[in-house]
Amino acid sequence: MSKLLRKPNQVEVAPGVKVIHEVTSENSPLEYVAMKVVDLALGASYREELGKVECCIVALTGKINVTDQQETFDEIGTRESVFEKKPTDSVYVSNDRTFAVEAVTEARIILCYSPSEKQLPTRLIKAEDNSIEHRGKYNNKRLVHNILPDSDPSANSLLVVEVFTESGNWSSYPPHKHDQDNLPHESFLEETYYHEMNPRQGFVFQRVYTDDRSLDETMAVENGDVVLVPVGYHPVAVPDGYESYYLNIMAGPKRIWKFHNEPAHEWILERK
Ligand SMILES: O=C(O)C[C@@H](O)[C@H](O)C(=O)CO
Repeated sequence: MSKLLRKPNQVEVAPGVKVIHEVTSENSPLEYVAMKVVDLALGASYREELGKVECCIVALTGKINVTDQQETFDEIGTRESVFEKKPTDSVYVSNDRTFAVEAVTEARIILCYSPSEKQLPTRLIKAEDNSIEHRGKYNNKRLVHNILPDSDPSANSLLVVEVFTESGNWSSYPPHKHDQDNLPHESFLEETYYHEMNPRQGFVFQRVYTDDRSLDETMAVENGDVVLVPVGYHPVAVPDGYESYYLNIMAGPKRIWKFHNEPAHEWILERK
């Protein structure tokens, strides 16, 4: 199996708390992005002291209470399935704080991390704060919920976005990359993809590759898998009959999403 593809686990770390994914700088090639996917049974709680990382807590499904021990946000989260295709609530918590999440219903949360030194205010990012975009045409159509885009100064490094790709369509396409710290042309951002499919037995293909093909991995990705994108282009292809959802976490030395399309395929964007 590719080193860039992670399958879900079920590691019970406390009663009713299961860690499904844990990507860290120790167990992955990533330095700027880390993440956890955590399942909480009704009434279960998860607590974490952050240290020198900032965290965006995404209420992926279910309802949760979140506190940073100063502010508390009750009953956040808007959906039972991501395929309701409505935005959800998230909470940004800065480095050197402690947060706790309590499940009001059974819930799945995604914890998005990046190294951070400068404290910023804790912030509830409400579902209605997400900007919504419909991108692409022909077989390149996708719906985007921007949770933490680079236009929102709430975080030091983190960028978080949700993308829905229709059946038989492609996204992160034409292939683009952001692996050179060469602004204004391109920014360096690592990225993770947390994938779900509807119906859940579906799969998608994701290719991660560089110009010189020293990295060139094409993965069959299933429901609940995570794909790591340390560098390179990273298009996603969705088979007929299945819808795709993914949550992207990006971070790098500068908090700007400036991507570079692979020139050979840029004509895709120019079609009338
Ligand atoms: O518009 C899309 O197809 C989504 C991608 O831009 C995705 O968020 C990504 O690749 C970010 O670099």
